[in-house]
Amino acid sequence: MPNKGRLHEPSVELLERAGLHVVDGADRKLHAETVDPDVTILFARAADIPEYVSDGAADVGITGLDQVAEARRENLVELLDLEFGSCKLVLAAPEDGDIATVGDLDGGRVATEFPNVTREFLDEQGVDAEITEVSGATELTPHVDIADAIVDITSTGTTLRMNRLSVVADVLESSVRLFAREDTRDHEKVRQVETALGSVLAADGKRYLMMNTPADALDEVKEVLPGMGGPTVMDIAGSDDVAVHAVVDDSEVFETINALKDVGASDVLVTEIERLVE
Ligand SMILES: Nc1ncnc2c1ncn2[C@@H]1O[C@H](COP(=O)(O)OP(=O)(O)OP(=O)(O)O)[C@@H](O)[C@H]1O
Ligand SMILES: O=P(O)(O)OC[C@H]1O[C@H](OP(=O)(O)OP(=O)(O)O)[C@H](O)[C@@H]1O
Ligand SMILES: [Mg+2]
Repeated sequence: MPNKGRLHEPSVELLERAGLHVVDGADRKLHAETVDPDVTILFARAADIPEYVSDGAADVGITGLDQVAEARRENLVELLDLEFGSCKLVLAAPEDGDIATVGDLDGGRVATEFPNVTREFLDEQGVDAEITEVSGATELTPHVDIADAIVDITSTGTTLRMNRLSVVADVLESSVRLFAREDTRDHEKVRQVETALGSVLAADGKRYLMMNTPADALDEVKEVLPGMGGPTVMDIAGSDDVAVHAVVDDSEVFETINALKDVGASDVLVTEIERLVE
């Protein structure tokens, strides 16, 4: 997983939430054990991670799809979209310049940290342009006569705007992915890591509802509860009421509680769900 930069913290946090705790991690340590003796973490540059997995130095990897696409390793397979680090690779050019469409770049020069993705995009578009590889601050290059346009990452759009560049075309939508090699994707341990990380994603935006309800109102309560299979119903010792538990989308909690109260439910508790293993 990424050793620094914007992807490091959220990657570590996801692993922690998934219960795969790092046990001997420390700042600047590039190798760590986890609570599972069979799972060791290697911390590497986001751009190097696809190669580490492809070449067998690691069995699964966590990094941006943009990096996986740039690495062009055919033995890599995506297991999960981890839904953070969302950004876009775009072709951008000076706001007040001559390049308004991809075709306008024919015969011109593009600077990028992503030469392979850029080459593939230009080929698909039937555009012949010279690609100059840079390793950062790409947004400067059209203003110092190194390039006519760039292919670079944007998320908020601030960097493009501050450097008077505007988007000419979208090249690739990216977010962080969990990926493996063709020959490791079915290993039991890889599956377990996939299940653990997937369970955190599955719980995102879900709430656990617990309530009491008179037994004769149970059918109406069940009708009100949306989503995921039937609710769990339990007897309450010494009472005619039953306890009902259900998983509900966060966006539906407000309406659902109002409807539950209307049909006779009481003592409704709403809690967060840490993980949901389906
Ligand atoms: N502005 C952004 N918004 C969202 N995701 C981004 C952004 N910039 C980069 N990313 C994602 O993070 C990945 C890593 O970016 P990068 O390698 O530039 O690391 P960094 O966070 O800039 O740290 P450093 O370059 O210092 O290692 C990119 O490949 C991309 O997937
Ligand atoms: O659309 P925005 O929100 O402005 O983000 C886009 C910027 O973010 C990244 O740079 P980063 O901050 O990672 O710096 P770097 O060049 O050192 O990698 C990317 O290379 C863009 O320059
Ligand atoms: Mg960066």
